[in-house]
Amino acid sequence: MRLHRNLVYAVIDGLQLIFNENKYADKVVEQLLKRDKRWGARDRGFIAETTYDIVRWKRLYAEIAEVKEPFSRENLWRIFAVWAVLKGIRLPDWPQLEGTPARRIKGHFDELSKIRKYRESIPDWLDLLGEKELGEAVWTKELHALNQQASVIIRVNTLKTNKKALQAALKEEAIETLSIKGYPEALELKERANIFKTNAFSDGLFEVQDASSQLVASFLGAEPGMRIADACAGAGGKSLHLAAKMENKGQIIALDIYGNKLKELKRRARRNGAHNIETRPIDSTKVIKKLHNSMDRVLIDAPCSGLGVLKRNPDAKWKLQPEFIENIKKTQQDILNDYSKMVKPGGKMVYATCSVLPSENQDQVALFLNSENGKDFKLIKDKKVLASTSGFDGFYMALLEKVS
Ligand SMILES: C[S@@+](CC[C@H](N)C(=O)[O-])C[C@H]1O[C@@H](n2cnc3c(N)ncnc32)[C@H](O)[C@@H]1O
Repeated sequence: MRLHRNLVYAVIDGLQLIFNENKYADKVVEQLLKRDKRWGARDRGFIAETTYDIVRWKRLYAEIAEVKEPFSRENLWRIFAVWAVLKGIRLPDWPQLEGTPARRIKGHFDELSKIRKYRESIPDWLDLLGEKELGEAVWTKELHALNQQASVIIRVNTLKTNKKALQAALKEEAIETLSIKGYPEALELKERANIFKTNAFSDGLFEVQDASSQLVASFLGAEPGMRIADACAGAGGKSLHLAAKMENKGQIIALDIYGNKLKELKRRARRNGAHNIETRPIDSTKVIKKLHNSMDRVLIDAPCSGLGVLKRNPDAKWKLQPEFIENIKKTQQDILNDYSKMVKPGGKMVYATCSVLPSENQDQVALFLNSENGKDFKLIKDKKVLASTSGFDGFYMALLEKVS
């Protein structure tokens, strides 16, 4: 691979914003890619993948480069040089890369690779937390899996098409896909591509949705004609799947505390041809009260640490704080307590997170079942999806039934 100056400058600028100014990697990359209209798919791929790679391996690379935060521009170049040397890329004779000690870098890498927190590039506190919650053997495997780049998975929108027809439509647009065993509506892209630019996407034939998250709608047992509340709907990834499972029959009430996310959900619903979703921002306790005891199904896709989706969001390793996880656990318990009241007697509820920590998952369910409101519920089953065993995102879901 030959390095191109403009592209590398873009990466360095991006890292400056992400590491030193605490900006979100996805937003930064989106902006960087708008910088030069002449950049083709390869150039854009280089910028996005290199930036994400360096974000993912920040601790390891910084240690090898012997630099500390906040990084100066010179530090960022040293980190970049580590990335390039470890990738086996021949360094051009640019002044910023002069005197890069390639052998020393490789030696350092071999030494640090013996220590998990460096090898897997993770803050001490998070490494300790993962080990405490999952045990050493499982955490070591899981962390390794969470550091692999995620493949692009889409969900066929069965309101508009079927898997075969979608595969053919995407092939027409030079995008090849593979079915995934055990995930009936999922397709995996053979190669990364900007699928948002395809006609198939504009026509609402699919949504990008990880395979693990595609398990939720069936787990909830969504069926045509039901009344379902999606209590933490966000921009609606799962509401849209529920609408497809329900064949647009019945009602979905999509709730969230952020109205702007629900606006995006509405846009997506129009594109998907999903007509049975009503959005309601939770701007007072009355919104939930009005729905007490009225829902066949309630989905709580709770806010969480996001530790199960580090593959797609490596930035979270550096942005997460221990206090955030403690606070979010309180929110999860409040949400379970308040929103479970929407389930009607005999109805069911799924509590789900994209975390792999038992303290956000099964422990929360156990705590709820022991609470005053939880006494009306029984646990039917739960599913702990690890990235290391599934190959997709880490995820948790528990199905509970309101017995009285
Ligand atoms: C895991 S995300 C939801 C993702 C979404 N269900 C999807 O499939 O695309 C969690 C959502 O919970 C919302 N949220 C946070 N606190 C909440 C609360 N107290 N009540 C309802 N929603 C909340 C967040 O705004 C966020 O959209």
